[in-house]
Amino acid sequence: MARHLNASEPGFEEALRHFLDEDRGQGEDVAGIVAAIIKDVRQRGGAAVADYTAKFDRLQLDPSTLQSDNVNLDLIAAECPADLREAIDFAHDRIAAYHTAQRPADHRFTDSAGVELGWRWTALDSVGVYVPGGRASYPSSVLMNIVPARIAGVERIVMVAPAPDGELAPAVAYAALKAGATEFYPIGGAQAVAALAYGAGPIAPVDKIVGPGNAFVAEAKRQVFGKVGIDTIAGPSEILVIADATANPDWVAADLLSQAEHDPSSQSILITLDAALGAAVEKAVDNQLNSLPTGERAREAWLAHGAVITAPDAATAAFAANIIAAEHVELCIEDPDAMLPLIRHAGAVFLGHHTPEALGDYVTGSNHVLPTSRAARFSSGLGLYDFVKRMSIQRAGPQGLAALAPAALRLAEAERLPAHGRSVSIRTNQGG
Ligand SMILES: NC(=O)c1ccc[n+]([C@@H]2O[C@H](COP(=O)([O-])OP(=O)(O)OC[C@H]3O[C@@H](n4cnc5c(N)ncnc54)[C@H](O)[C@@H]3O)[C@@H](O)[C@H]2O)c1
Ligand SMILES: N[C@H](CO)Cc1c[nH]c[nH+]1
Ligand SMILES: [Zn+2]
Repeated sequence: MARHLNASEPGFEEALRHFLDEDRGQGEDVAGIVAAIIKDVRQRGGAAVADYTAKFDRLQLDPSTLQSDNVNLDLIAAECPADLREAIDFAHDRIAAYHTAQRPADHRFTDSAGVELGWRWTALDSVGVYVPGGRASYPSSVLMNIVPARIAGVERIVMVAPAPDGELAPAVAYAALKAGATEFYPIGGAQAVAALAYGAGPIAPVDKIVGPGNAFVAEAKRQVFGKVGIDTIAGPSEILVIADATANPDWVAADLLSQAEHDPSSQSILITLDAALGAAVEKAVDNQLNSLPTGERAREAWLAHGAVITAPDAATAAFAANIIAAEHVELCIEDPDAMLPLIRHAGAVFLGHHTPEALGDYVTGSNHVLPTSRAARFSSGLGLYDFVKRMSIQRAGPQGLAALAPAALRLAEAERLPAHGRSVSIRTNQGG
């Protein structure tokens, strides 16, 4: 049975934090395993990546090319059925439109001291995009990763995706070509992240690694951060549904299971404003699990990391939601717009009864690569912003230099950095 918590009871916040802190790594020393893989890839390069790919994905690769004759993107893409291509094209165009709207503008202005100021956005040179592929295949994640990178103007887009047993889904191959990957390697897990960060075999290191993955991938990105940039910790999927008596229990149950089916480590939480609804949703979850082809891992996730929280009112529900800081938050309530301002920490919010989270996974156009494990407290989902960075710009001119010099000289003196002061005074003859 999923965990039960009551927000009206004393000790609720502590119990909730305790639940959220529980290990979702299924008893493995994920950090230790990942550290060993990264170390080995740094030492042995392509040979180590090929060895781990043989071990975890049962695919033999040539260590010097990290390719296999059996995984040819063009040939595999040709097998993608026409109706699926159409769906991918549809999603591609909506994702492109959403992310084009995110393009930030350069800005220049002159302040009252006569100093010209501003900033300019420039694209990253190279990115590695991780497309998960262990338990399911994710053509949608190909689009979510690559489309914003391409729109931002990134020239080198290196896609990695595991191909277990040499199987790569035709839709993944088609989406990679459609979106514009410039390199592709059929590798996954921590070894792929290490190869992107440090280089291995034919792969030259990239500047930033983005994309979702399981606990090993998320931990590997965390460990290589600093050598390269990363987007966020986008690990096993999560959903939080806040529902009131106007919600349909079958719909809510379906939404909870839509994320539980990703991974036994996934997290599904219901905050209900109506106790009867909570009971009905739990019953519906049990019924739906019996007929779900992915029911085994969804059940494992629901039993280990599922919770039903009863809350007395919207403010208390929002208080709990902001502690949970879930990847996805659905507001299945009568007036979601009234509650939206109270939700401060979430990767993505879905408003009303007719916006199942799965629409955002595929086709609303917003990005589905989103922070998990409470990272929504301090980071956002993937966007065009991840593929650009901001440079500040300033020009003083004689008038601006004269206006700023006295304070700059005084600060240089206080910091005991006389060369700093001289670089100013040499232009103004103001001493220092
Ligand atoms: N947060 C997001 O934005 C988002 C989006 C899409 C998917 N996801 C998540 O992505 C994940 C996909 O997971 P997946 O497993 O299907 O594919 P994956 O590609 O993330 O992981 C597969 C790889 O994991 C590695 N691995 C598996 N078991 C291992 C072990 N015991 N030791 C070392 N390495 C091991 C292997 O190298 C394998 O290639 C799911 O958790 C899903 O919820 C998250
Ligand atoms: N829900 C996932 C993000 O947690 C994204 C996804 C892709 N395909 C289906 N779902
Ligand atoms: Zn999903």
